[in-house]
Amino acid sequence: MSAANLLQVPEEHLFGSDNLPYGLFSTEVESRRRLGVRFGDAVLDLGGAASALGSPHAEVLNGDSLGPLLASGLTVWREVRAELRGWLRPDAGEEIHDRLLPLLRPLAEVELHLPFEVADYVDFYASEHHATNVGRLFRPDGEPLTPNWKHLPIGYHGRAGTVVVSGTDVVRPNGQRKAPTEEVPSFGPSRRLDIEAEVGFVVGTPTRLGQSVPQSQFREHVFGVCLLNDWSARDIQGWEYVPLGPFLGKSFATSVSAWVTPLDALDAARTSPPARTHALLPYLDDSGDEVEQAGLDLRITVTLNGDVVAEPPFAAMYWTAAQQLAHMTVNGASLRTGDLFASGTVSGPEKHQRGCLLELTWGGREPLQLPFGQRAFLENGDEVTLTAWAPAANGRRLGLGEVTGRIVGGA
Ligand SMILES: O=C(O)/C=C/C(=O)CC(=O)CC(=O)O
Ligand SMILES: [Ca+2]
Ligand SMILES: [Mg+2]
Repeated sequence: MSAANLLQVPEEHLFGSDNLPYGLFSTEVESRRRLGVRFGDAVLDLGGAASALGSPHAEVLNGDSLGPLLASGLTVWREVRAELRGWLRPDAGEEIHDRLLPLLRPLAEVELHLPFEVADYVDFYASEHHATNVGRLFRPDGEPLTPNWKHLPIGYHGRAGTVVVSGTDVVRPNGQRKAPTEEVPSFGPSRRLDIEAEVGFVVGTPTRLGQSVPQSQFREHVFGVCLLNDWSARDIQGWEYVPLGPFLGKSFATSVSAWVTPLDALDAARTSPPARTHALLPYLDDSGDEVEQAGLDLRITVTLNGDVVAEPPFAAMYWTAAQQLAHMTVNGASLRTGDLFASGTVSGPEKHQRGCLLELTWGGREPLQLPFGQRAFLENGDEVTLTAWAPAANGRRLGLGEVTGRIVGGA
């Protein structure tokens, strides 16, 4: 494809000018990592474009991480996005487009990297359907939902250092496994390796210790979203998680998409979360105007070795990201630029809307019959990809960057 064509992106393209997610790229000939914006099937060198076109934000955009842009706050996020949209408009003018053309790289020619340094990583448990199914599977003798579930967004602190970018191989973890029917644990590679289809939220603006972030200030602090796969070893998890929650069963790898979609691209996807069945404490109450439509209509597709195995609807999530951020900071815990918090497994009410194999195969008892064979949990060589789209202006759609990973055998 000629360079000139890279700027001609049809309006219906999933990565058109309504979208413009940010990433970090290098090429074979230019190994320095640079910020890029995905436009159609190409990446625009953002720092290069900002310098060439005299952007006041060139300094923030010329580094080797998304960090400085994340830290610069909502006003700058919006100014940069507005500049970009102006430059990429078909009628922006020949002079601007002539300067952009040499700064576009076809996607096929770039290597994508983790776009920001992950500060802290928190994972929630916000799908009522997922929590109910997992409760039934893990605690068949109890109530599926714990008594606190409808009163606070349950979460745990994960391991920031093992968050990896899409495309990174995932090594099957070793650990202690003990099925309920076994007397004692054994050690070895996980036999129940699973996925969790989730959406991650990337924090930009930090806070001080002692400060909390009300739901109404969500947009000031959260820059954007990525797709996230919270790989989970169910046998390790099932044995270790009482009483402190997930530990080694989930800390070996968490994959995120290489593209971070700014929240401003998702305005047309905003939607109301499900009706609340329990009164909420004021800091979590989302019945007021200020925080309405804090849900997001993102339609996720999960493929295993190229075959669709699930279509989880993010709009069905009970707790919103604004409630999660309010809860995470209500005790005064501070935020850092680069904090990542994930929604929890996205599952809808229907069977094919379940966001993990544990639920899809009902604890492994009902394996999926797929064209390449049957699967209860993941085998070495299996590749899982999450994609998603969201409604955009004028009935169009925009895409979230995919997150993919392949399982390889451990040591
Ligand atoms: O013990 C349980 O009920 C299950 C806990 C999890 O699987 C934690 C988790 O990652 C939650 C999620 O992704 O929704
Ligand atoms: Ca999870
Ligand atoms: Mg994980």
